[in-house]
Amino acid sequence: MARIVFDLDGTLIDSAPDIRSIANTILFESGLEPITLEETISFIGNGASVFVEKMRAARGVPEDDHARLLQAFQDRYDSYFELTAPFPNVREALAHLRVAGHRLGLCTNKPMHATRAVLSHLALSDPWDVVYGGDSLDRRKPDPAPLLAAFAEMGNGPCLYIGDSEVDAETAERAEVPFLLYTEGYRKTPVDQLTHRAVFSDFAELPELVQSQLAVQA
Ligand SMILES: O=C(O)COP(=O)(O)O
Ligand SMILES: [Mg+2]
Repeated sequence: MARIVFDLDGTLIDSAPDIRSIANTILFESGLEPITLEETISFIGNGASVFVEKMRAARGVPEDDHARLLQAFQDRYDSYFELTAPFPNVREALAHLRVAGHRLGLCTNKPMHATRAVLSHLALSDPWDVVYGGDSLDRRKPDPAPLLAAFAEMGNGPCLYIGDSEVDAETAERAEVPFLLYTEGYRKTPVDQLTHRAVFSDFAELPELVQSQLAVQA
């Protein structure tokens, strides 16, 4: 049995439309132009504070306003889910891996309160042995600390990390664990420029891919 840890935004769930709504609500309140979905996606990956920093920079908001805007963002982060959904076949793949006896974990840069809220809203709270958010430790991805802590809590067995972004590829590399790259998320860099063990574009492929990876590692 393996320990399999997943990233959340852009990997298991397509949350960018709701994150964009939060951003645009805040920008509107400040009399500023909205951001596009493409901009939103390019700002996601390093947690809430970096998202707000990039959003500010895109609309010329001074640094002095950072704390206020971050607070406004955080205040809404656990109640905007209407546009968020799991990527196709995610539920089935998680259920399949669980039934096969693997232990499953989450390691996201999304703050814990927002992570718990969206998992609960999507009825995805159950499969996890362990959940690490962007504020669970004082370091977050691409620092390997939260990923390593998640694996450590999950006991023994081969490890796999599954994510969608540059941040995830770097985290896996620094943690020295095999990385499976989901290609339909929020990545900006071409696949061949990211360190990975394998790629997949549909969660329906994942259970078999996990089996073949574990056979290679055995
Ligand atoms: O909160 C973010 O910026 C990204 O979250 P993720 O680590 O689940 O992709
Ligand atoms: Mg991600």
